[in-house]
Amino acid sequence: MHLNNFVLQNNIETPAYIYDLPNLREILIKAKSAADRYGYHIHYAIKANNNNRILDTVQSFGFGADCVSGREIELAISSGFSNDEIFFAGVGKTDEEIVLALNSHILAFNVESVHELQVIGEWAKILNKNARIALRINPDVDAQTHHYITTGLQENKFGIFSHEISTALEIIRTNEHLKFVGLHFHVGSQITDLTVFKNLCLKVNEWNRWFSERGFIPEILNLGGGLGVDYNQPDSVPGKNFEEFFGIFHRFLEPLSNQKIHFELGRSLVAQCGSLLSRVLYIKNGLSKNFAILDAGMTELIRPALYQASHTIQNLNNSSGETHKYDIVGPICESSDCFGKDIFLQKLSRGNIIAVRTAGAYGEVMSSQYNLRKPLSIYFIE
Ligand SMILES: Cc1ncc(COP(=O)(O)O)c(C=O)c1O
Ligand SMILES: N[C@@H](CCCC[NH3+])C(=O)O
Repeated sequence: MHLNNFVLQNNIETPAYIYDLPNLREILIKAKSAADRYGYHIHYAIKANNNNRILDTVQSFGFGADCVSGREIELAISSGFSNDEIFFAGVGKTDEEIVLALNSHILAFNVESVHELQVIGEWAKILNKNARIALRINPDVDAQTHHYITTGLQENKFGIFSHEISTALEIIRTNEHLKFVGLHFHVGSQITDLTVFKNLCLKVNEWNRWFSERGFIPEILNLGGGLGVDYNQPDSVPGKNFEEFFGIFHRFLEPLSNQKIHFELGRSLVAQCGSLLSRVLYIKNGLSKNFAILDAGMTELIRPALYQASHTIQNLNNSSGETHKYDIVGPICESSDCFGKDIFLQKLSRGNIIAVRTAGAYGEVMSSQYNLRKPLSIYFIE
């Protein structure tokens, strides 16, 4: 059922997130068939959206999981993701989380520093377990995205820097509980210039050879996520980018024989299926502009305030006739609480339902209680 029909036929409580599950399944089918063509493995980055129904749906496609906390590992396992298909990433894994991951027999730790490697090694020894290690390399590749979501440059906190890699290998050599299984890379999120992934491949090829020549054969190459979505085309054919994305890796990556290639996709799988729904509370006419004040704000969707992200905004009650220019703002006491400036929409009235589209990734999960906001309502189009 179309978003407009669903919203107009149901008594929606706002603010709310609505997830279009047929749209999600359509995207997952596209992603899976594009990855299957080359034998690539997709791990869903749970941080993008950990809603139960989303997890159930993604899991039913046989994807693995990419987790960044102990609680994400527990949630992944209880949602049916296989423990040996879980990557555990993050620069700040706590001791408790390391113990949980060791006891859960996950696919691999994506290790981000020499210090972290030492601590994982100590715990593996204490518990008499094998810790499967994928070293996350900071490849110094510019993702050409917002600087807050760039992760693969030397100035970023992520991954092991090249000058520390020999030390990491020495630690692995001298601790029999550390099993080197592969390499991990993730250079950033919302990447729309696909040549970034070609540049990544060239770096990965160098590192792949470098490790192999030293007797550390990576059985796993984990190339992270980062594939961007088009925030201006909420109704576009979903998932058309996957063919192109995986095609680039197929073209430029030079894997060794029997190497398994993994990806950690978040946004590209779930962004398009979600929308934030909100009601217009007030129209305020200023001297130079008109404000539409909504009952949802940065506490429900922080992306515009945090990254100056622009999402398509629609008036679901009135989609014909003359348009007017509005600044679409929320109720929070922050000037950055604005979904869009100078947005043209059909005349807005109190009570109109506004959809902020392509909000399925990093939307609900990043919502907060700031200003003691009431919990969000959640709806599903089945
Ligand atoms: C290590 C890692 N893997 C995967 C992802 C998922 O990225 P995206 O949602 O851009 O696909 C992220 C987030 O950027 C990440 O930090
Ligand atoms: N939360 C960010 C992306 C960061 C992804 C996590 N590494 C966004 O909304 O775009």
